[in-house]
Order: sequence, then C-alpha cells, then structure tokens
Amino acid sequence: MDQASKLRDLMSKTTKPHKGTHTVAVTSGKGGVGKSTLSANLANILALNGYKVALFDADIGLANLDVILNVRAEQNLLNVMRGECEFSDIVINIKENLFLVPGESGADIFKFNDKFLFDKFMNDASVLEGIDYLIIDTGAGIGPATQTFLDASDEVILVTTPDPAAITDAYAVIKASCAHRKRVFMLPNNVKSAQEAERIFSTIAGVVRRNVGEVGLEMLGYVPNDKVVMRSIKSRTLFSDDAPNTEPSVCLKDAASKLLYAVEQKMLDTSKEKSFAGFFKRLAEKF
Ligand SMILES: Nc1ncnc2c1ncn2[C@@H]1O[C@H](COP(=O)(O)OP(=O)(O)OP(=O)(O)O)[C@@H](O)[C@H]1O
Repeated sequence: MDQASKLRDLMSKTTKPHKGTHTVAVTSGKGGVGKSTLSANLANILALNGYKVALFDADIGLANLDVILNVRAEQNLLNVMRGECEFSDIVINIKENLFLVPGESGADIFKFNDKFLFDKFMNDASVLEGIDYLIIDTGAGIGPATQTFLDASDEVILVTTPDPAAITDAYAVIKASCAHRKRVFMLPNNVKSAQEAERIFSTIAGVVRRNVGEVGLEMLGYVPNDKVVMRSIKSRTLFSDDAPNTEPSVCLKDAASKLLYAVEQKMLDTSKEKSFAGFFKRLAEKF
C-alpha cells in the first residue's frame, strides 16, 4: 500500500463524527517558554480522546516537534512546494489519531507560487481531510510569518511563563498580531501555582484592556513547573502519556476540555466550512 493509501485508510478509522478541521495556533512572545512541548501534549490529549489531530510544525528552523516526538522529519512542506516529494511522503503517523506535518519557518513555503504544484498539494492534502484538529506550533514573536499563521487560524493559544520578559513579549504579540481577534486563549506555563497563573493573566488582561481594546482574552488554564515535564522532554516522550495523572497532565487535560467546549460553542453559530486543505489555501492567500 502506498503512503497516501495508508493515510486514507488511517483517516477512515474514525470514532467521532467529523465536523470539519479546526485550526489552533499555539504561539508565544518569547522563545523557550514551552510552546512546542505544550502543543505536542495538547495534540496528544485530543488524540487520546478520539479526535484525529495533525500537528503542523511551523517553527522548523528551531526544529522541535520532531525531537519532542522522537521521530525524524527528513523532508517538509517546502520540499512538497518545490515538487521534490509528495505531500503524503512528509506526513508522519506518530500514533493512533496523531500525525505530524513538518513545515517550514514561514513565508518560504509559499514563495514557491507554482500554481501547478500548489494545486497538486491542495489535491494531495485531501488525504488529511478527516483531521478534526490542526494544531500549529508557530514561531515565537511578532514576525510577519507568525502573524500570517495566526491570521489563518480559527483559534490562538498564547503561551507565556512568569518571566517578566515573556509577559511583556506576550502582550506585544496581542497588540501586534491579535488586536482584531475576538478571542485569544492564554496558557501560562511553568508557573508555581494557579494563583500565579491568574496573576499573569490579570496583568496582561489589564494592559490589553487599557491599550488594545476589544480583544477577548480568555484563560485556558495553566501548566505548573514540574520535573515530570523536564523528564519527558529528556526521554523524548510526552508527559501526557508517561504521567497522565500528574498535575501537568491533569491541568493540560482541563485546558483541552475548555478548548473543546469553546470550539463546539462557536460551531453552533458559524456555518463556515472548514477543511484541512482550506487552512493552507487561506494561508497562501495571506502570504
Ligand atoms: N511546565 C514545565 N515544567 C518544567 N520545565 C518546562 C515546562 N515547560 C517547559 N519546560 C522547559 O522549557 C524548555 C523549552 O520548552 P519548548 O522547547 O517546548 O519551548 P518553546 O517555547 O517551544 O521553545 P522555542 O521557542 O525554541 O520553540 C524545555 O526543554 C523544558 O525543559
């Protein structure tokens, strides 16, 4: 069986009714705050709950997700756009319901505006039409490529740590890249307690209210600083698999439930058709 047929076969084994692909960008103001670790574990939690999930690594310059997931991404979307390989060749099936799509750090992907290859990619991308959640690990900061990924996504999760520089940079992302969004979810990471997470949230929310205006900043939850997280990173495993009952996993499961609830609610009042390939079409139009 060729790779495209294998993927189609995996897509057909579904446990939940497919209601379109929801795209969720995970971003941060500053690098090294845990964005990739939380993206991978959030995707894993959704996959464990029966959703079909693709993780799109848009931060490949600082190659991360393949390391975290302990796989080797030989080629990425850039190779597809150059016509060097097929889309299905780059998709890595990590485990049941979880797929990795190695991307590129930004605009380079869509500089290759060969219409034939783009149309072919759009057609080939239909192998992942059954994906329920596309989680995008974007680059950190306010660069134009990251902004484009945020603009093309349905939801944005902003990760920050208690580090004052990370908080200032998180605010800068909201001001520069999210001022027009109705909703941005905040996910403080590496915190000492729920109270510390709340304090970070109210600080940023206060500054946003005074200076940016109508962005609906919502607390998605928090993840504590915990050696379980560090241990799983070192052993290249996911803490949500290794230690499902520890505080980081339980907290991230709570955040995932909140995300699912918010997305389901939004679906009730929008008829916008969402598809896996549709996200890349939106992205290409924006670049
Ligand atoms: N909750 C946590 N508890 C303990 N350590 C953590 C936690 N979250 C992240 N870390 C540490 O932070 C490091 C950086 O995490 P990660 O690579 O996910 O960050 P990132 O924001 O994606 O970085 P980059 O900007 O390079 O993409 C990890 O190696 C880990 O040691």
